[in-house]
Amino acid sequence: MSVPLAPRSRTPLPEAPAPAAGVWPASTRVLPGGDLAVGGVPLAELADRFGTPSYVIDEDEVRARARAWRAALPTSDVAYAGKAFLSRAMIRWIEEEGLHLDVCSAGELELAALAGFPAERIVLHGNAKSPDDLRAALRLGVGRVVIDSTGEVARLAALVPPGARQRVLVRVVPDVAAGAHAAVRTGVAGQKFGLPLTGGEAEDAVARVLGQHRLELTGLHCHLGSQITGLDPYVTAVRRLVPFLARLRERHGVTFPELDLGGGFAIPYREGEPTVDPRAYAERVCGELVLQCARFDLPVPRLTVEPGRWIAGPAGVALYRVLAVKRTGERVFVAVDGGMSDNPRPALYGVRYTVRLVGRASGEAPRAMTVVGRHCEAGDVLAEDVPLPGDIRPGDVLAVPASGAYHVSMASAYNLVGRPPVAAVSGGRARLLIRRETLEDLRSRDMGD
Ligand SMILES: Cc1ncc(COP(=O)(O)O)c(C=O)c1O
Ligand SMILES: N[C@@H](CCCC[NH3+])C(=O)O
Repeated sequence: MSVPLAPRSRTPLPEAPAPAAGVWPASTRVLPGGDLAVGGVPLAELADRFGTPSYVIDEDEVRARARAWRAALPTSDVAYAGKAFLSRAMIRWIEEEGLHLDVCSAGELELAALAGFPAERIVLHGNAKSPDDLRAALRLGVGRVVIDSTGEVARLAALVPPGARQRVLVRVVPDVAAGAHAAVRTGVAGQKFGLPLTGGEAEDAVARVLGQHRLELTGLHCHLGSQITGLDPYVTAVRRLVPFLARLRERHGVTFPELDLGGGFAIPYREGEPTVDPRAYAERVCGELVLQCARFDLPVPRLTVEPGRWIAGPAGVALYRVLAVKRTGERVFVAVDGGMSDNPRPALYGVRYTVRLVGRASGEAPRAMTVVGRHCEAGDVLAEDVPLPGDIRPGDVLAVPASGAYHVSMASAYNLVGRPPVAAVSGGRARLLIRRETLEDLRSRDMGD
């Protein structure tokens, strides 16, 4: 059942609330008439031009966020985790801002090569790298391959051409539980990534790498998890990793020039939610690293961090058009033209988002509504109990901020809806980075027999 249109309000419209800082790109402005502009471009105009659902990414926000990490850690390497969002333009921005790049497949790696990203600044991850992944890494000359299992050591070494040496890190598990959801906690035992510090697996892998003359071990890697809201887990990891480095020196006579502590830095999806400040990270985590190295009389390794979400997330806004409004009992469902195919995160991790009507002002008081997608699952919910104006109606455009990470990169073709386009905005102009996946794209994969 559709909700009848609300009568037009005759009283002056109340001023639209300011978009919450940190949740929306810093360039976001409220326009007269109720729309929002991001990067100087009205969102409703973008919805008309590129269609819906679509994703908007603020180039200047991405660049500013990349610079924030670089400025906080001037003597470290900052590797953007491409799994959060990757396109050739994004790779170029990251390259121009002086970052490194973390990839986890031949696909991500080939895109980076196509965009001209220097291979030396690339680190390849993966708990199950295919022969194609490893061959692509060696062919393109990636800077580091992160060993994730003991068996991988000989497998990689066997592919390195005679006379060459591949630099590698060994991924270890410091047994630190951190991250917003069990599915993204990778710093603990009992999950698939890395090699536990306790129990001998990590040391065994280190010994195997040291025994391979075609591999050069430059250090350790660990990644605790994702959407980590505080710094304590990183400090604890350092307190466990440095004694392990001291043990490796004692038993194998080696010290390493590098240490990669991964990413995982939280962003706010709703007003008031916590984030991680790169300067605070530099002070506390780098401070702890210096302290622990001094304690064990070890040289301080060059640090790498791998922020993904923190750089891309707050730069992105998803745009949807309302297709139907339905009241059932006490609940109002607002159904839009996207859903779990472009944003599986609420279904996977129970994430709660901010939603805002754009393109027009409304004088109606807000009420709690549930924004749902168009897919064939009752769990296809984008945002539960979000305040939206009572006169919300089909044709309205809804904007969802903090959508720049792990939406487009995790999008699927469920129900053959087609993945949405991505447009970049900057300085009042918009351009298409990734076009919409068309029905023809989808149909052409079906061989017909
Ligand atoms: C090895 C590695 N590094 C970096 C990241 C980036 O994480 P985030 O986007 O939470 O910063 C991930 C994903 O969690 C990862 O697996
Ligand atoms: N995909 C997750 C994060 C996992 C990070 C990848 N290692 C998310 O959307 O929050």
